[in-house]
Amino acid sequence: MSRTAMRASEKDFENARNQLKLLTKDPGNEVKLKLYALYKQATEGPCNTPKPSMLDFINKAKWDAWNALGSLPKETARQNYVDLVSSLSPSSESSSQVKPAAANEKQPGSENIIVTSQDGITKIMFNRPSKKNAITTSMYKEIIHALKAASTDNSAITVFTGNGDYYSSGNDLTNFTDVSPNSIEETAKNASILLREFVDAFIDFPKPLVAVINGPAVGIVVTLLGLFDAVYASDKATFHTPFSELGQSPEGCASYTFPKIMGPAKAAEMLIFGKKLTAGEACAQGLVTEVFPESTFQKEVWTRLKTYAKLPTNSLRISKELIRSNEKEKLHAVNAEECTVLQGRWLSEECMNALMNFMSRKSKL
Ligand SMILES: CCCCCC/C=C/C(=O)SCCNC(=O)CCNC(=O)[C@H](O)C(C)(C)COP(=O)(O)OP(=O)(O)OC[C@H]1O[C@@H](n2cnc3c(N)ncnc32)[C@H](O)[C@@H]1OP(=O)(O)O
Repeated sequence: MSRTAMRASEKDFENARNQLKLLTKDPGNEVKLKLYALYKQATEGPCNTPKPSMLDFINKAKWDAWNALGSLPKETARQNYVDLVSSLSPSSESSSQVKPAAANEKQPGSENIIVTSQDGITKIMFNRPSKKNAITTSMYKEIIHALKAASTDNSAITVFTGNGDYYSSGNDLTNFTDVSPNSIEETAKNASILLREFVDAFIDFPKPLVAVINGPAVGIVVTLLGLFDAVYASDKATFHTPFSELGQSPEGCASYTFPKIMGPAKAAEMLIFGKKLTAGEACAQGLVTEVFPESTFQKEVWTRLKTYAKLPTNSLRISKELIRSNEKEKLHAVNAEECTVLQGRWLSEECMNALMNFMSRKSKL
């Protein structure tokens, strides 16, 4: 590189730093990590500080990102930094910006959960396809709110489904990583309280609850299925509960419902060993009501649900009540116990290692 080009690059670097301050949209943690790493590499060279402790999530993620740049020359890091900032500038921001809601468009929340009501059906849709519909803390709260509203609206049945290729990849693993070391215990406690309230909302839901599983399902969205009244799956759906791999333990009352549904041996394969089931296997084990070919899935399922939603609503409720009411007390007790156990798991080294593995996979630059 010529001296002129290098000088120009230094100036660009300075401009890029200023441009970054003008960004109107948060570029997200992953990009911020890349920017951090490139800045450090450009100004200080290869990573030269001791590795932070495993519990120091944020500094550890920053260190990992910087360290991953190895011996990348300062000039290249500077150029990469300039290129990255320029890709985030307002002109390239516009295409991904969410349109502001019109004044009369009632759309509270993040739009990561979309609730609609039509033909006697309230549909609650996971709408975060770029993250495989992973569930953030605010999405848990929105779902609790949506279930409370659906329990008293005019619809006959309530349906969960996902937008995009996944039903949902379960808990957003970054829910636990943006935490400072001295608030880990409090975060785990709050998450446990939120989880308990979330699962309680499913246990107590008074109308038929249906899952339309449009693609792979992971973690909590699988365990909850034991609390649903019908589960329809596309033949491209899979069912995966990798709790041991994550240093965690089952929730959603699955430690009770799964052995009842499929027997203890099959439940253990899923919940302890993390065996992923195909839709056909999940149907054979009683977790799924029926599997449809992907090509006709949406049409067949929604036609059927519209027919079911025309049935007398009180009768639907009363029949559900008869089927489920004997179990409610037990389910609440199981939920409480699972949340207590999970709270402890989230503080364990096994769980922290698993979260760090996920984060470092993400921050490979
Ligand atoms: C109040 C707290 C309650 C807690 C309740 C306890 C709940 C427990 C669970 O649900 S355990 C299950 C947790 N989920 C996972 O372990 C899945 C993690 N994700 C993956 O393994 C993979 O992403 C995948 C198999 C789902 C999809 O793989 P692939 O097709 O290769 O896509 P990407 O990995 O590139 O994913 C695209 C994009 O989405 C991000 N993402 C996907 N899933 C999650 C997730 N669960 N949490 C956070 N982010 C997720 C992924 O990182 C990519 O993001 P990027 O484009 O890199 O920014």
